[in-house]
Amino acid sequence: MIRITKIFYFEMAHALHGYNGACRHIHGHSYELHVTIASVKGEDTYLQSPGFIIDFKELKKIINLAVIEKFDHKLVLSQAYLSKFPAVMLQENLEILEVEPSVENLLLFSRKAICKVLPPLLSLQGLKLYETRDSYAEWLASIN
Ligand SMILES: Nc1nc2c(c(=O)[nH]1)N=C([C@H](O)[C@H](O)COP(=O)(O)OP(=O)(O)OP(=O)(O)O)CN2
Repeated sequence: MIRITKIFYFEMAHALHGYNGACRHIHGHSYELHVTIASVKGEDTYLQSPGFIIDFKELKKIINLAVIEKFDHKLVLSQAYLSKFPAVMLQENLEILEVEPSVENLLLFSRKAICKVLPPLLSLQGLKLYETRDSYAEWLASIN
């Protein structure tokens, strides 16, 4: 099976409510999201013209709409955080999640959002989300 991957970048601020460390305070990261796609047909022969599983340009539009525009340059906080610090509700770039915006939860959100909008005959095979240069969460379809 052939898999293709496109990498996306976004800047986001967050805080981890209930975390006993500096990350409980609002701070920012430059995230890097790797999105890996395959065809459900599992091609192992040459692809007919134009020779793509999906055009990288089309993939970019889909992922930008489903994930990147939701998080890029946003302040992402949980409902629990906002109950404790209601004044932050006034921020105009606020994005509220039911859960803490850890890299794991952002990855799960992204998986759901992408699976909803992926064109038929394509399957999401993997996601990797870097929060820092050396910390990331990964999901692989074959492992679940
Ligand atoms: N399993 C997780 N652990 C942590 C998360 C997370 O989302 N999932 N997030 C954080 C913080 O957001 C933190 O900013 C990033 O963590 P960390 O890699 O520890 O950041 P640093 O590079 O600053 O840490 P070093 O000690 O310099 O390696 C915390 N944990």
